[in-house]
Amino acid sequence: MPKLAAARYGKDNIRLYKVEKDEATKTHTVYEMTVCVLLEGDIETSYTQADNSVIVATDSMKNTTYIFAKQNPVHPPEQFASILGTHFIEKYKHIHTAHISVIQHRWTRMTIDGKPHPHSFFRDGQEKRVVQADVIEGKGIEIRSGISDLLVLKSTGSEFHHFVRDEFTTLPDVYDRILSTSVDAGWKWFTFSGLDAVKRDVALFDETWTKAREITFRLFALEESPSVQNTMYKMSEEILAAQPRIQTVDYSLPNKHYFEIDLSWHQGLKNTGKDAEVYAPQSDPNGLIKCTVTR
Ligand SMILES: O=c1[nH]c(=O)c2[nH]c(=O)[nH]c2[nH]1
Repeated sequence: MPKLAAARYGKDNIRLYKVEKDEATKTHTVYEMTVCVLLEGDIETSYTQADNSVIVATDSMKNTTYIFAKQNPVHPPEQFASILGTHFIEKYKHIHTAHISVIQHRWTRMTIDGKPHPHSFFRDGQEKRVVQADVIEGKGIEIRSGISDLLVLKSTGSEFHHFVRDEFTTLPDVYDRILSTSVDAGWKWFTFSGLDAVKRDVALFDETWTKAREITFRLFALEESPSVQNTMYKMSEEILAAQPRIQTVDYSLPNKHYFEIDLSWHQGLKNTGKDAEVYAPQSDPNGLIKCTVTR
């Protein structure tokens, strides 16, 4: 006899933009985000018996997201996700968990003639600020904040040697290589008891995002990296030390390879080892190194 083992449903890719207008200074601040709402609860009969009476339409979830964005601050995204998720479990008695994901896209203020422009912005990269908030009835709010798609490269200061060498190995030991990755990093907060607890700590979210980003940049740049594994572990350690309210830090880093090109076949041109200048960036395959570091 088949049985529904797990179920959640909702609206994905809810795109929204909000402008905050400071009338005194005539300065606008803009936010663009992509929201996903997924609900869980006593919804089994909608799957097993075509009982739509337990379904809050995904269209209504989209409407609710727009209305809540109008009536509440959308920044920081941790708070907005918590406000929205709490609404769903409080409004609908048969809904017990709301999973809210927010992806915040970058709009960075332009500088014109040396001055920040009041209403013009540009997209300075594909990096996103991400939040997953799970609002769970009787438990609280679990939040993972993070950074994704932050593309970085260093042209030296990275090594990789003394790894397993056997009959499957062709990679030579390398003492100076290019290191490039697209940073996907996250930090999980100790569970918040509810929306009031999230609101009390609201200042921590921007502060910790800034610190985590700064630590990622600083260690990436300054470390003589012996491996992606060790560098990401050190980043995680520093983020844990910087913010006591975090229980775990995770990184997922693709190793985007840049291959040397031997051009010696052309008039003895030297382009390998210490003479390497022109490389071939590889789109695939790539290494993929992940870790979660806890206290
Ligand atoms: O930093 C690295 N870690 C690895 O596990 C690995 N494997 C590999 O081929 N190159 C690298 N680089």
